[in-house]
Amino acid sequence: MNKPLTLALTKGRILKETLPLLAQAGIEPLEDVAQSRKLIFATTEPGLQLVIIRGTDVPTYVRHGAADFGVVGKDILLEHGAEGLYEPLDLGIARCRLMTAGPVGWQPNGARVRVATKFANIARRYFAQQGVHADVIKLYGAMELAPMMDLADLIVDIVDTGNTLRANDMEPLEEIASISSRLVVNKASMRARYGNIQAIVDRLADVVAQQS
Ligand SMILES: Nc1ncnc2c1ncn2[C@@H]1O[C@H](COP(=O)(O)OP(=O)(O)OP(=O)(O)O)[C@@H](O)[C@H]1O
Ligand SMILES: O=P(O)(O)OC[C@H]1O[C@H](OP(=O)(O)OP(=O)(O)O)[C@H](O)[C@@H]1O
Repeated sequence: MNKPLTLALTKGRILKETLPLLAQAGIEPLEDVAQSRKLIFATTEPGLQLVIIRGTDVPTYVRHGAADFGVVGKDILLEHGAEGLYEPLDLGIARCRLMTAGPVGWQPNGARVRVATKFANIARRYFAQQGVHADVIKLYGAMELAPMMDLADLIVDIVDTGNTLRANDMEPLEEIASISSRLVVNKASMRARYGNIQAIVDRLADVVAQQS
């Protein structure tokens, strides 16, 4: 029997929006993923299994072929690179914007700017393109705290409603990228199992098209 096709899903907020899309495409896990500590789930689709992992790990699993395809935020692809991956479908879920933000009324003061972010590569590229000397400080969460504690002048972070920024006396400044979740496919898997993978991509594309 063929090795099962493996679809790697980003846990958390993306998973909550991915499961209904998959269900509409006729693909459902055989048990309640929210109630389980398991990491691998068989599905109603013969020969297709899901693995549920952190977003930052999805491109790694798919790039190495440990998963054939995956669902991940565009922010993660921009930050960690998308080499070895096809990106055939924008799923249109977990929409948000990647932005610079600063304390309300912030003005540049001098040639350099200190930027706190978990998107260090994106931030370095962005400020370099703008011709701004940025000292990028890598954080792993709660970026809004950094200007308040004078660790940084600005942040680069995800903005959706803007509530997190407002709650911390900050405002969005410039948009770096528009973000949504993408289907990514291992290039070798796409060649070796084209029929199986493309059939699922097509079903998901139909569901996405119905939603827009
Ligand atoms: N406020 C938001 N609104 C919409 N989409 C978002 C928002 N925040 C993050 N996202 C998207 O969802 C993805 C996962 O975000 P989530 O907050 O669930 O995980 P995280 O806490 O950033 O990641 P981890 O748990 O791996 O550290 C992000 O990569 C981004 O694409
Ligand atoms: O503009 P808003 O609607 O407030 O959304 C933006 C917030 O959402 C994300 O955090 P999340 O809620 O995922 O928490 P996290 O810090 O655990 O990533 C992001 O890091 C922002 O802090």
